[in-house]
Amino acid sequence: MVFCLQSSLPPLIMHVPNRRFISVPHVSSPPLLINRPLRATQQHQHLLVPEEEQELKCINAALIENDSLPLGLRRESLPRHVALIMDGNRRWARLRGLPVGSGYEAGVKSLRTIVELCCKWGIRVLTIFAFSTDNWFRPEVEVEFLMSLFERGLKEEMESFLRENIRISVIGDISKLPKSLEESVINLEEATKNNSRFQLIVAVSYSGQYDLVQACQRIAMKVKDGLIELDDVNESLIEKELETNCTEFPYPDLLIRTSGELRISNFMLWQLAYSELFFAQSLWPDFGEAEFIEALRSFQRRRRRYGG
Ligand SMILES: CC(C)=CCC/C(C)=C/CC/C(C)=C/COP(=O)(O)OP(=O)(O)O
Repeated sequence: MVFCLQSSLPPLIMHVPNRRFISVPHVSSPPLLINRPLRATQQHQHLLVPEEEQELKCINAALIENDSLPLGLRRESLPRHVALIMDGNRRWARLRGLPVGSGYEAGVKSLRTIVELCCKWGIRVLTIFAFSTDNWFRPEVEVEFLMSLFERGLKEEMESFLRENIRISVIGDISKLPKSLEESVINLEEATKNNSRFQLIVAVSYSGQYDLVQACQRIAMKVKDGLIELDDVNESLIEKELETNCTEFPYPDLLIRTSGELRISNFMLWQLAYSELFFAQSLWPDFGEAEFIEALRSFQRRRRRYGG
């Protein structure tokens, strides 16, 4: 960032709330400490040539936008869509000699933290792998516990979803869920469908293969009914039939998996085609703000090439 201030001006040091200092070089007299970037514009704009004034305005706008972001994160290159495999809840509980359910309950706390941070920092979509089609094979008591945890969790948060302008969408075969949970899901999706600040997509009874199969079935049905031709089947049609058609941003920019496992485990197989992957060592209940920042910083250091 280079400014060419005319004449001999006091050095301009912009102090932004997250304690970064941006100094404007080649000026002599005592530094002028300015608390907010906007004040820098107001005080100095008469000293700038128009192009410099414009540039200062842009930089100030970016600084104000970045206000709520931790040091080192840039808003313009944050992921819009983050996908999460929240692994390691049971191991977390066992390591502490606690019942498995405590691990899942601790996992819900981590989830709340990450949802709050996404809202605060302007990440638009978070998809969580809450329950895979394979998780039905877990011990019955564990499955029942998880189902009641989902129902309780979603109901308890209903008010905050509405207050915070959060949209909830669920992907997966919800017909397999207990009836009361299925109804809660339908109600929650309906009640929040016009919310636009942030979208939480909960994948339950979901797998990437399930999603592709249901998309193929819907497409095959349309061909059979004569609504489309075989030649109409292409990437964009498949995208429209996948369950992630509930979001404006179906392709996660970043996938985070916790607990040190290096697998995709049948998550969003189509949608993760060009996602950046981040594997955290922490077990999911230990994954908090610091770990999330580390994942986002790693993401911001990547150069995405999409095969090009
Ligand atoms: C309300 C709501 C949507 C809550 C989400 C609750 C939550 C944290 C679900 C995770 C479920 C799950 C099957 C995780 C997989 O790892 P594991 O915990 O089985 O871990 P392990 O690898 O240690 O066995």
